Amino acid sequence: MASFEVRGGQPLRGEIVPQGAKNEALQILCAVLLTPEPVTISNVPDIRDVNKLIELLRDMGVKVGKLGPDTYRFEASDVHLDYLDTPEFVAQAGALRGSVMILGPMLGRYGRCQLPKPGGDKIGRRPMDTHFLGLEKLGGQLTLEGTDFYRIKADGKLKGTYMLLDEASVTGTANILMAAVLAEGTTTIYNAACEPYLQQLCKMLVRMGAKIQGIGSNLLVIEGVERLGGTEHRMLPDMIEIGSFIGLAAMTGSEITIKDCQIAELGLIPDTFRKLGIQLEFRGDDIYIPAQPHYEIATYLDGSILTISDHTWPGLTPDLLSIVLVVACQAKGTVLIHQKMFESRLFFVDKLIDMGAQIILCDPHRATVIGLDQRKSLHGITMTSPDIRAGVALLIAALSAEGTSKILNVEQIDRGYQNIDQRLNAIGADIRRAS
Ligand SMILES: CC(=O)N[C@H]1[C@@H](OP(=O)(O)OP(=O)(O)OC[C@H]2O[C@@H](n3ccc(=O)[nH]c3=O)[C@H](O)[C@@H]2O)O[C@H](CO)[C@@H](O)[C@@H]1O
Ligand SMILES: C=C(OP(=O)(O)O)C(=O)O
Repeated sequence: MASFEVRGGQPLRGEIVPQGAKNEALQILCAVLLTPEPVTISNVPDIRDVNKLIELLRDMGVKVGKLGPDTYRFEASDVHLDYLDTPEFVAQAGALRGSVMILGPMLGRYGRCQLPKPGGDKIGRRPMDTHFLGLEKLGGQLTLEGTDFYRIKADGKLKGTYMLLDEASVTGTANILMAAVLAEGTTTIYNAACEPYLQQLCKMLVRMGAKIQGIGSNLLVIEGVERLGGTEHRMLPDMIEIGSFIGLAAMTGSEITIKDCQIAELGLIPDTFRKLGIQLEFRGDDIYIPAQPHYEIATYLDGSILTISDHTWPGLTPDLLSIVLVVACQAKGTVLIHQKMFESRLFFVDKLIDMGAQIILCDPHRATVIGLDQRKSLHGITMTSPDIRAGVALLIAALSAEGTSKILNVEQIDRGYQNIDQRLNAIGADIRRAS
């Protein structure tokens, strides 16, 4: 188990470039299975989950060429369907959440796929029902083996239809969309998720020859085509990493410029941090955060306590709430953090409380944070990273704290943040990795 030893209390200073988006990468990589022609993808983040998915595709027979540090060429002209029956496949696919998105493309192109329950963060129930309800509507027949192995197949081509999703599931929408682009006739997906990850996937599919209307909305209309061709695609910067750096700058009193953020794609993220009193300046496409000794949480107009909660896009992504929560620990004022989607994502606040933060965990979904206004520093402790975003929230807390902290299980952080220790050390952090 790798760990970080973090000496905190030092402000950071400088410029940082966000990596390509993790959750977009996982969708885009699965989409290469839809065509026998070459697909070139750039700004691919060098992170554990993405590297594992690339390895899985390679083992499935996809030809993978690395053209540059963040650019790959994929060619799925000879996919080995038999590989899906091997224990190696089961182990690989079960090790990350993103593997779930091979279902749609494989069903659409080859008429069958199978998958163990996917991995990913243990942050509460993560049902797959929406994926299969949608794929079944297109003609897929699902067989369950126990509760954690799924087989889906179709007799002949999938058939387009109307569907109203029970939840706007991000990976579920991606799966159904990737199956529908090769189905016969028109598929309408209402209550579709529309995160930038999905918008990017739609744009890529259109470049490959798919016919999709309603991109960016919750109503997608897809007219199936016979085949898709190759394309080139560049990943957006990771909006969760950008949010994490904004939070890091505020909590450590650092002056940081986050480069090339594609600000127009960030939705409510900048304004959410502004509600915590954090000053942000847009300089072209960079976000400049000045060193701020204090920041004050806004109240509602009537003076009542602010709530920050997650929502499906264009609401605030749940993946940033742990960061918002940790940053509030050193703000002036009080905020209620309400994590609506996942029920096990807030338990990490126990560690922040051990470090000296003032937090009341009201129930598994809600925590009230009473900010310390930098009157008292957090102090370093030894802690374990429970999930990717809580892990980074703890890293931010450790960088702001007096003394030394040790964070165990940083493989969780490595799932989604590229060389985070080296990149933060380059702007003045003191993080030592031990493996
Ligand atoms: C690899 C990947 O892309 N992972 C992301 C993806 O996971 P993933 O696609 O697995 O998450 P889903 O969108 O399916 O659902 C997330 C959770 O929210 C619940 N839910 C979802 C929609 C809804 O309208 N109401 C509702 O309650 C679901 O039951 C589930 O518990 O989207 C999540 C929600 O943005 C993010 O946290 C994950 O980082
Ligand atoms: C929950 C997350 O990832 P995953 O879906 O891969 O577990 C995340 O990126 O915050």
